[in-house]
Amino acid sequence: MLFHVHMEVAIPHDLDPDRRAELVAEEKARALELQRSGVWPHLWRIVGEYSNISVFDVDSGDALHALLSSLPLFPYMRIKVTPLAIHPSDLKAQS
Ligand SMILES: O=C(O)C[C@H]1C=CC(=O)O1
Repeated sequence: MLFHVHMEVAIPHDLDPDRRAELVAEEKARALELQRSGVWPHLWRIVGEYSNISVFDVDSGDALHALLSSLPLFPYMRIKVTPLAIHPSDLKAQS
């Protein structure tokens, strides 16, 4: 199943800078790992924002929730998930 996910990051300004750098590095490592595994096929920065638009390819909403809540920056994210279905006019859906 494909899910469109909007993640907005809001790390508190008073978080220790070393802890912040550690979390961001851990988040990057996890994001790269998940992209390489194929479950995170799209990751785009939204211009001018500390947020991203992503597409995840996972088995279920439960699997997506487990994955998202495992992200190191999860406690500092506002996340909006939209499940995707095949559009009948999508060229790829034509036979
Ligand atoms: O920077 C972000 O958008 C948040 C998060 C998503 C991937 C990553 O490396 O960090």
